[in-house]
Amino acid sequence: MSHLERHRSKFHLFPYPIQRLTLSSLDQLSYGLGTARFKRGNKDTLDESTIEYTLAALRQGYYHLDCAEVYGNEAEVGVALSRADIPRSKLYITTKSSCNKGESIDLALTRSLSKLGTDYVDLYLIHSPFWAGDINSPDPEVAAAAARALQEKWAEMEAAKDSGRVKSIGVSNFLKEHIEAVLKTARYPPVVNQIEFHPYLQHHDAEGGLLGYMKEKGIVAEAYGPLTAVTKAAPGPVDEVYEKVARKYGVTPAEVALRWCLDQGVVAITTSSKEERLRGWVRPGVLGFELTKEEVEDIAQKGREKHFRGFWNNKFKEDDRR
Ligand SMILES: NC(=O)c1ccc[n+]([C@@H]2O[C@H](COP(=O)([O-])OP(=O)(O)OC[C@H]3O[C@@H](n4cnc5c(N)ncnc54)[C@H](O)[C@@H]3O)[C@@H](O)[C@H]2O)c1
Ligand SMILES: OCCc1c[nH]c2ccccc12
Repeated sequence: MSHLERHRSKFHLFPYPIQRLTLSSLDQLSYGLGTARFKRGNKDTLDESTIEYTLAALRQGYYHLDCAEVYGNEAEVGVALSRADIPRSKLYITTKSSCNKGESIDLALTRSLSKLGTDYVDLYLIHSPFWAGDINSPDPEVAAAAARALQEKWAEMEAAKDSGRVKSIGVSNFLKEHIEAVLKTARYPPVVNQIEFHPYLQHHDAEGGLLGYMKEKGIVAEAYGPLTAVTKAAPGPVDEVYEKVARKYGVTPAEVALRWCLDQGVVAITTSSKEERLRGWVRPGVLGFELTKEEVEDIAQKGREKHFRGFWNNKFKEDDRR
C-alpha cells in the first residue's frame, strides 16, 4: 500500500462536518485553483495548461479541489476530472458563488456544475459577504439591510443543499458579525468559513476572536494563504522559528507553515503549478510529521509581532486583527 493510500484508508476522505477530520489527513490539504491565476489568455477558451496543472495535482493525490466561479477555471477543472477518471465519490470539490447582483444561487450553481461536469459539489461557499453592504455601518438601516441580504442569500444556499446538488454549504471571508446575522435565521449553520489564515493573520485575541467564535459554533476554518509568511510577507519574525522547526523534522519552512494550520485543526488550501513541490508536500512532507503544542504556540507567538493581509485588502478595515 502506498504512503498516500495508507493515509486515505486511515483517515478516509472527509465529508464535512469536519469533526471526522483527524490530524495528518491528506484531505485536510486542499489544492487551490484560484490565486495562482494559472489560466492564460482568453477567458472563454479552454486553457490546456490549467488542465495540466489540475491533472498534476490529481496525480499527486490531491482530491480536495478548491474552485470558484470567479477564478474562471471551472471548465478546465471539469476537463481534468474527466481525463483523470477518478471515481466522483473519492473527490471533494468546493466551489464558490460570487453572489453577482440580481443572480440567484440556483442559476450560479447550475452554471458551475455544468462547467465542472458534475451533478453535485461537496461544498458550496458564498465567496464573500461584501456585496451585501456594510454590516458594521454606523447607520442602523445600512447594517440591517446587509444582515437581511445575507440571510436571504443563505436561505437560497439552504435550498441548494435541500436539492441535493450541494452536499454542504459554507461561507468565506465572513467576520463574526456576518456569521451572527446568518445564524439568526439559518436552518443549517455554515459548516466552513474559508479565511486568510497564517501566523501574521490569526483571527484570535484574548476573547477568542473570529476563530474562537467559529470553534464555539462548530464552524470549521479553512485557511487560504497558509504560506504567506514564507512567500509574500517574508522576511518576518517567524522566519527563525520556522527554520529551526524545519531543521528538526528535516522538512522545508513551507511544510512547517502548512503543518501549523493542520495541527490546529484548520484545513490548509495551498497551490502550486510545480509538480515536484506538490509531491514534496505529501510524500511524506506535510503528512510525515506533526508539530508539538509548544511549536505551534512558538510560531503563533512570533507571528503576533506582525500583521499582514494579502487578499481583499480594500474590503477589510485596517485594524481587522480579530
Ligand atoms: N476564499 C477566498 O477569498 C480566497 C482567497 C485567496 C485564495 N483562495 C484559495 O486558496 C488557494 C491558495 O491560496 P494562496 O495561493 O494564497 O496559497 P499559499 O499561501 O499556499 O501560496 C501558494 C503560492 O506560494 C507559492 N509557493 C509555494 N511554495 C513555495 C515556496 N516554498 N517558496 C516560495 N513560494 C512558494 C506557490 O507557487 C503559490 O503561488 C487559492 O488557489 C484559492 O483556491 C481563496
Ligand atoms: O478567492 C481568491 C481571491 C479572488 C477574488 N476574486 C478573484 C479572481 C481571480 C483570482 C482570485 C480572486
